Amino acid sequence: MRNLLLGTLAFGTAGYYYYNKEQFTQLAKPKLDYQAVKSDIADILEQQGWDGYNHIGPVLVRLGWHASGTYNKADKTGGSDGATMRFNKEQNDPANAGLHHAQKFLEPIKAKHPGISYADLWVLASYVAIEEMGGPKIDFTPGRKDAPSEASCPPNGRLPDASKGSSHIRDVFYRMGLNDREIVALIGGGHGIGKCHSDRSGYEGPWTNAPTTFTNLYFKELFDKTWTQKKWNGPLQYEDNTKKLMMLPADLEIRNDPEFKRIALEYKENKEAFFKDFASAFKKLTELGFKQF
Ligand code: HEM
Repeated sequence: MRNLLLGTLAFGTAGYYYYNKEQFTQLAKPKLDYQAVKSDIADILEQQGWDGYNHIGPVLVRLGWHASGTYNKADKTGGSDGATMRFNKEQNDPANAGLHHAQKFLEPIKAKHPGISYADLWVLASYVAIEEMGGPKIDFTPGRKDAPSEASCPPNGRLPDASKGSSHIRDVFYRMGLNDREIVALIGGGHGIGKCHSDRSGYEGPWTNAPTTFTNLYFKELFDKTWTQKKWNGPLQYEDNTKKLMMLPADLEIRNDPEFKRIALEYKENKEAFFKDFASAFKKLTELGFKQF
């Protein structure tokens, strides 16, 4: 009788658990407080000694972009889901030189909030960096998962080559499923902040005099300055008359290609349109390959 009673009790408890699994799981795994993660990211953006301007916002934006820009619409490989740049194969793609620094800066955030995937963390960090540097607020949709092994890495060589022209730029971005307007908004926003490093890409210098402020200054510099070939031992790049600012050959394509130019001139005159288009293009870019969609 006693055994029967115990058995009924155990069965009943298991049944109760089974039928209320959802609630139990929710109790066991509290919802991530994304607001807290965001504010912790904002707190680490200033890093003494980093890049001469003590701010890691630009390199975090580059991490979010390079994690996403490997997407291939045709076979749905690559993209931000998976955070495959954690693995040597993708980390060693020359295009990703220096991005291990960005990953490392985010480790304390991952340690404090272990429930967030690296894939979500990298994208969220790029959004926080953009917003904190004065750029548009981008709504974050979580749900990316981390790939278990290097086997999920996309092939290297999918990111754009700065020495090439507009047809290469279109090939790369069209492969992701992005259009001319999105290309111009993304490059203008991305290169309005940060700088090139000769020990990473081979190129050197910032595009604007405000590398930690998100603005449409890139377009103003591109059209209002005269860009001449820099005389040095490095790869072909261009400099302004102060010799302090730079443009990559790929940047000058935004001025030289008629369709890119038309869009870029619009963004030069209309900061609001640029911010709005950048925000939606960056959200789209960072959700490429996101299996939820
Ligand atoms: C044709 C397309 C593009 C090419 C060829 C290109 C190329 C480059 C190169 C060569 C660098 C220098 C890296 C270094 O030496 O540290 C760089 C930096 C950067 N790029 Fe791009 N890029 C492109 C598009 C984009 C896009 C779409 C974004 C983001 C929306 C972006 C964001 C950045 C940022 C933020 C940096 C500065 C990183 C730092 O300061 O550490 N780029 N890019």
